[in-house]
Amino acid sequence: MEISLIGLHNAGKTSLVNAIATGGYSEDMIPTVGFNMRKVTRGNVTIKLWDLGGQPRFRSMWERYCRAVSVIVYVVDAADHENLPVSKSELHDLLSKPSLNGIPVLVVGNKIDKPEALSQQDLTDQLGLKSLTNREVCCFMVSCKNSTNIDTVIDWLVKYSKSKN
Ligand SMILES: Nc1nc2c(ncn2[C@@H]2O[C@H](COP(=O)(O)OP(=O)(O)OP(=O)(O)O)[C@@H](O)[C@H]2O)c(=O)[nH]1
Ligand SMILES: [Mg+2]
Repeated sequence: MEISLIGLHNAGKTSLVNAIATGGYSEDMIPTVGFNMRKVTRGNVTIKLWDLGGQPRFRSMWERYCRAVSVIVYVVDAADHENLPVSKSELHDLLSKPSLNGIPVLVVGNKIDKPEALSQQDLTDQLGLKSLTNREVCCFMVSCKNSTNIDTVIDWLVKYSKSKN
């Protein structure tokens, strides 16, 4: 199975890949230039993760890297209230592309270790997730820093991958 990780810069996409792949975490991360690919194996399931750059100049390539994937993972910094409207519009823009019709979306609200992080309900409301119809949309709240709920994300991906075989 292949998945793509999308979301604004600084959301924690590369941190999530590291958390999934090795459980490691670092404060000083280098912004992703273009994309990176990493493979993770759990039991008999191998997941290919496309980790995309989130800076504005890389966003035009998101669609291309989402077309052939089984799941789009959209990562949001749940503590960055200021950038939520941009995150919302980038998400809705991306999902409006006909080439991505029907591809399930797993929204991951990251950085819940921060006291100002939104609740799952507030994030769901602020991203307008209820208005995304004709596809499966799931939302999890995690902290890559503390490894909170990373297992839940992995379990969901593995289960989803198995259900497709
Ligand atoms: N407090 C906190 N900080 C986090 C968490 N996850 C990531 N960060 C920090 O957020 C910053 C950005 O993380 P990255 O994983 O590089 O973000 P990215 O989405 O890959 O960014 P681009 O590659 O530029 O798109 C880093 O300083 C991380 O240490 C978290 O769960 N909690
Ligand atoms: Mg990155």
